[in-house]
Amino acid sequence: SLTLKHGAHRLGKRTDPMMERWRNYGLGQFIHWGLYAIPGGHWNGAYYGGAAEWIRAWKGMPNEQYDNLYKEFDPAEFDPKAWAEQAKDMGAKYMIITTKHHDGFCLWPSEFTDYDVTNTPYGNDIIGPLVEAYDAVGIDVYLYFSVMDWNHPGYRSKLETINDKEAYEEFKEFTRNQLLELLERYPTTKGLWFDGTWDAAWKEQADFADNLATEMREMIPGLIIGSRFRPDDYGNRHFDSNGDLMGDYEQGWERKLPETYEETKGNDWDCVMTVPENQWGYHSDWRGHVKTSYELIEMLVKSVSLDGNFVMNFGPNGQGEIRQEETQLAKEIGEWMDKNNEAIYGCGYLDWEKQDWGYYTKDRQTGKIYMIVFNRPLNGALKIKTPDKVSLDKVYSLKDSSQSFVPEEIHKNEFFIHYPFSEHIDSPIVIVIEPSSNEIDQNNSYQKA
Ligand SMILES: Cc1ccc([C@@H]2N[C@@H](C)[C@@H](O)[C@H]2O)cc1
Repeated sequence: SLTLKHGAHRLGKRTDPMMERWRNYGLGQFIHWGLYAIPGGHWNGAYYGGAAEWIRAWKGMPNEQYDNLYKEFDPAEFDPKAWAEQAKDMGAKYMIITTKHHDGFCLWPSEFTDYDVTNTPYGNDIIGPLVEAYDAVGIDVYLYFSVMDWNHPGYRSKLETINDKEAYEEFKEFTRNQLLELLERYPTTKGLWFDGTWDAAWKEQADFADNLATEMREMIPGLIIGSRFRPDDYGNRHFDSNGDLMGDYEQGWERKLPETYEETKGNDWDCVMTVPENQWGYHSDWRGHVKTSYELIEMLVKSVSLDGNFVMNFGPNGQGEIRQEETQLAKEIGEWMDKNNEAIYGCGYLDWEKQDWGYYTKDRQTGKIYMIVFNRPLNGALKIKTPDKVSLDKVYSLKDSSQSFVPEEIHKNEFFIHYPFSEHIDSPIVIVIEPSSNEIDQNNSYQKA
């Protein structure tokens, strides 16, 4: 393997308490909010078909007009407590908020630029009240930060001339200043979610980024930073030139999910997911497929079943309101989570063979196994294949533990659980398999033998 100065600094998962807490979250909330919420995907009566937070890149909206939107930013309905309550009721355990998206507009009062909330009619810090409100309800806050910054004169996508290099040095200092400023202003931040780090210019900054990551972790010990922040000696991100994960978890799953455990390479990871096909910021006219709560719950369960977390995106509008569609989804997901979160929080991958009816999760603490059934078989027979020496003598319905099941053995290590799908059930059901004591003895005896 290559000797790298700025490759992965750790092999395997982080095992400290802050990372343990992270991997047990299950469900998170992404919030994309900024000036792009004001046009909301339209300008001069024209519809913008791209992602609403990228409207500045659209020729239908001149940059100068976009860059003056800050003069209209005055979200009278912004209510961080209401947002936090809603996220709590949905069952989110962490929240990721855009402090600065690609447009460079800062939702906090930054010492290092005038392009921030203090120079808008609204005038106040947005990030601080959000951090406070979410901390107050026990939801951990992570700060999204885009390195790419279309507003800063020193930003470059690539470094070709001496001028580029000089300008970029200023940009790097500005970036470092803003990141340290964020950690200083919001010390309860549990981690940073970086975006906009694909540029060639940034990929040359292995040394700078590595030192900056070290500096940020010195400011907040245990700070969680994903695989999208720094490039290695050869400009590779996510995985270094030896194929080892950089950062504390894999951040590649944006609007997509792994199909198998192998695809996760056994790393920690989270999936960040839009409700429409591809809208992060507020778009007033969602076209195409909008995911239902059933689909989002299945993505959540699938993520947890493969040792990941699932982060659902919200895009508040220009007035600071959470749109009705997202409110409805939060309510429906929350209703399912109220009854079933035992199969989500603190749960992860179980190495039993995946079955068509849905997903297994396993509680990392108790060893309890959950069968989360999305695709009920017409004959009601849920097939289970177990490893050797596993007994299924305590199987019951999560919603009513008095409803127990005696699996029918149809083969060695192969069973049917006959579930009475007679009553109309419109949401995924969860069956619990408790590890029996003799199983533990068996394991021990197995080891003794
Ligand atoms: C090609 C591309 C660039 C940036 C993105 C940003 N990452 C997401 C998390 C959003 O912030 C989106 O604007 C998406 C696609």
